[in-house]
Amino acid sequence: MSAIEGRLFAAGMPVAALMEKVAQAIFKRVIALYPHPRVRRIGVLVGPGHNGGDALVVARELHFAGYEVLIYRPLSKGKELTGQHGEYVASLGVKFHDQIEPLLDCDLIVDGLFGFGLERSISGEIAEGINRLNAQSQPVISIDLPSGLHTDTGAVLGTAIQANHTLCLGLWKLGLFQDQALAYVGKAELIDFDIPLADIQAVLGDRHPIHRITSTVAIAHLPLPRPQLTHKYKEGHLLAICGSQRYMGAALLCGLGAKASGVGMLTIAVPNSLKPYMSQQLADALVVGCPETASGAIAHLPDSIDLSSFGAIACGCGLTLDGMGVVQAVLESDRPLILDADGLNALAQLGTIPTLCQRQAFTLLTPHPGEFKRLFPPDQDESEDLVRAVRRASEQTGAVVMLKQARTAIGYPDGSVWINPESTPALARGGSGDVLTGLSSGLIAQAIARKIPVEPLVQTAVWWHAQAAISAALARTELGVDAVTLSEFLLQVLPQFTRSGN
Ligand SMILES: NC(=O)C1=CN([C@@H]2O[C@H](COP(=O)(O)OP(=O)(O)OC[C@H]3O[C@@H](n4cnc5c(N)ncnc54)[C@H](O)[C@@H]3O)[C@@H](O)[C@H]2O)[C@@H](O)CC1
Ligand SMILES: Nc1ncnc2c1ncn2[C@@H]1O[C@H](COP(=O)(O)OP(=O)(O)O)[C@@H](O)[C@H]1O
Ligand SMILES: [K+]
Repeated sequence: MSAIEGRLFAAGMPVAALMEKVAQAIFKRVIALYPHPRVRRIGVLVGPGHNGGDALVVARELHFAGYEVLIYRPLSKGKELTGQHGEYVASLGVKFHDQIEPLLDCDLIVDGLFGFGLERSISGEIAEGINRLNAQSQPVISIDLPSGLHTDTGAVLGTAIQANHTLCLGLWKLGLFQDQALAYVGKAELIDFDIPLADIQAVLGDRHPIHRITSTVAIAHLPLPRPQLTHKYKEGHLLAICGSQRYMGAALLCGLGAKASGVGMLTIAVPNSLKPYMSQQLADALVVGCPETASGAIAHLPDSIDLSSFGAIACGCGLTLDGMGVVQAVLESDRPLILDADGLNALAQLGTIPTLCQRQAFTLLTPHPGEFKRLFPPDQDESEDLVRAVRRASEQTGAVVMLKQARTAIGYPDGSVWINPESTPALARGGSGDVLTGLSSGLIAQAIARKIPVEPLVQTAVWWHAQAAISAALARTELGVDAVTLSEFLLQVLPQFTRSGN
């Protein structure tokens, strides 16, 4: 961002003019969110850099709009432009304080302490001020990012403002989408200030991009509408290898997720003793019983199964490590493969990178952070954030890596990363991941049958899963989204997004 900004200034855009433009846009958003006189007293936190400069311009406009404005400016020295704005705002009679206390009873706080220029941990009186403010209950709007967060990693440097709204300027800052920033960011919005595309490309062009998954992108890749002239095998044939006597439910949940994907044919391979249960629960799947180990895991696939007849294979939900033989068999096959849970644990034991480097076909790994660390032990660089780690994992293995967390990130072998910015903690519940594995695999099988690109369907699956959970949580609260319910909402939620329902 600072390199892009530098190009605008070098091209002749005056720094002060850009600050004015950006801050006017922030001001408009602040008064739309908190109109006068519903809100009367606004406290503005002003730092020494241009984040503070933005905040002072906003403070000036709020003053003229009739709000009572109080300023907290803990550091009197700062950048020249920020200092000039400070002088003018003070000349208007707005009161400046170097202590936070006078601002504590404001109706709203606007945070312009630090933006992307934060270069070391916040400590001392400023840290104490932020902590005092965080203990209060009034809403906080942060300019660019909550002061104290690292722009890229989202790490808290010392302490950080807990915002209700973050008005991110110009381009999305990666830190806002990292799990460790979630408790600080609140609702994030982008404030556009017309950065020329050529300048963005000049700076980011040869780097690997990071994208947000949007509804538009996710829907565009759904295998919809179906052609009139089709039949079940043309709409994908998925083999899901899952379950054990110990984890029967995982197999069912994977099956329910696959069923919701609309896949043409679903075959589920489970240990023999699970066959009656699965057949009863999932009338629309073809259930295949497999020879089982003494512990009730799949010992191997029956001879009747010909892997080459399936478009894609999902393997791992509820398998246990006793089912490791079957994981090895599917890894050696030439079929597109989705590995989850014990499929991933088995892969880690076999050696993640050498094993995957042998594979030619598409592979998707869907680890949660614990499984991810087993698959890809952290390297020396302990500061590496999970978004960068997911990119490295995908580049090293050639697999697509879906790191499941509060804000799931998908790494692709070309270095691009897609982050799902909207989800709900209602998903923090056993079985949510099994449903997602089934859903992703069913979509992938359909893409393969249709001969459309497979990779984007991983984004679609993550988005669909999260939207179903959001919709289920609205209907039933965050406590009401068990995995079976989630799979039912997968079936219900799409028509809200696709106008025609097909
Ligand atoms: N120049 C402009 O007109 C524009 C400004 N923008 C704003 O400018 C911000 C970036 O401005 P700056 O580069 O000035 O950076 P910041 O305003 O984020 O802060 C940098 C200042 O804080 C000091 N500092 C850093 N860490 C500190 C710490 N831990 N304790 C105490 N002081 C510390 C630095 O010495 C420097 O003076 C963006 O976040 C954004 O808000 C952008 O919106 C784009 C347009
Ligand atoms: N706090 C959260 N916010 C949003 N999604 C979450 C949160 N916690 C977990 N999830 C999602 O729930 C799912 C959990 O999957 P996983 O850990 O594999 O569980 P299980 O194996 O029990 O199904 C993932 O899709 C993950 O992204
Ligand atoms: K800020």
